[in-house]
Amino acid sequence: MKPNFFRTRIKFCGLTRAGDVRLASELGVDAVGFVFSHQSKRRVEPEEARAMRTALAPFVDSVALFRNNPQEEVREIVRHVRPTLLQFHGDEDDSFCRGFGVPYIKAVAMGGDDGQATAKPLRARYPNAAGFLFDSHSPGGEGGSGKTFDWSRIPSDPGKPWLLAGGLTPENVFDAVIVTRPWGVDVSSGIELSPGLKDGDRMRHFVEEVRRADCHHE
Ligand SMILES: O=C(O)c1ccccc1N[C@@H]1O[C@H](COP(=O)(O)O)[C@@H](O)[C@H]1O
Repeated sequence: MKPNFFRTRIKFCGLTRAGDVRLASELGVDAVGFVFSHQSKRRVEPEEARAMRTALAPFVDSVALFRNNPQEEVREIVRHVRPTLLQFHGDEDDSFCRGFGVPYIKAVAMGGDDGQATAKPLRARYPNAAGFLFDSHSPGGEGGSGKTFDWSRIPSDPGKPWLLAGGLTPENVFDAVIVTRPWGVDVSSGIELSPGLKDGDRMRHFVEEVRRADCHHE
């Protein structure tokens, strides 16, 4: 059998405790996310995110997540927290997203009946994005809902690395990876005890299931 060297990237999002950041690093996740959306139950203050960042092991990315935050606030958080990647979930356009001197990924709303779900020229709209993240919220809605969406709506060739998000859990992530073969997966609710508080056993189980899918050959 041909060996498969591909490794699905894993991002844990909405962390609020340094202990969860440490465990995520030990489990070998690729990135952790800190949420700065004002409506989120997982929002952290820049000072808290900066402290958690120091708990990260080398080679683990820190991602700052925004949803229609004012430009000056994003700038200030970038200066203070020094994330390696930005993630935008709102109506931000390419010129806004690229204006902070840090690579960014753009979340694409896959919920609702809006046309954003079909393979519109995402590349043309976000030429400077490092990648896309397909999430279950409807356009204008808040993310981190724990809901899945119809994976068959993912554009067949987004042209950049892309992450699958929305309602992923240790119980469904094996199938999700096998069916969609994403560059990476992003999870928040599915590994939680309550918003912002992660469950160590579920974190570990999630990583195991992604690795099991990576080793699975049809
Ligand atoms: O986590 C949040 O509170 C959040 C708030 C605003 C925008 C996005 C948010 N989280 C992102 O939503 C997806 C899916 O989360 P879930 O696993 O369904 O809970 C993920 O990309 C989070 O980063």
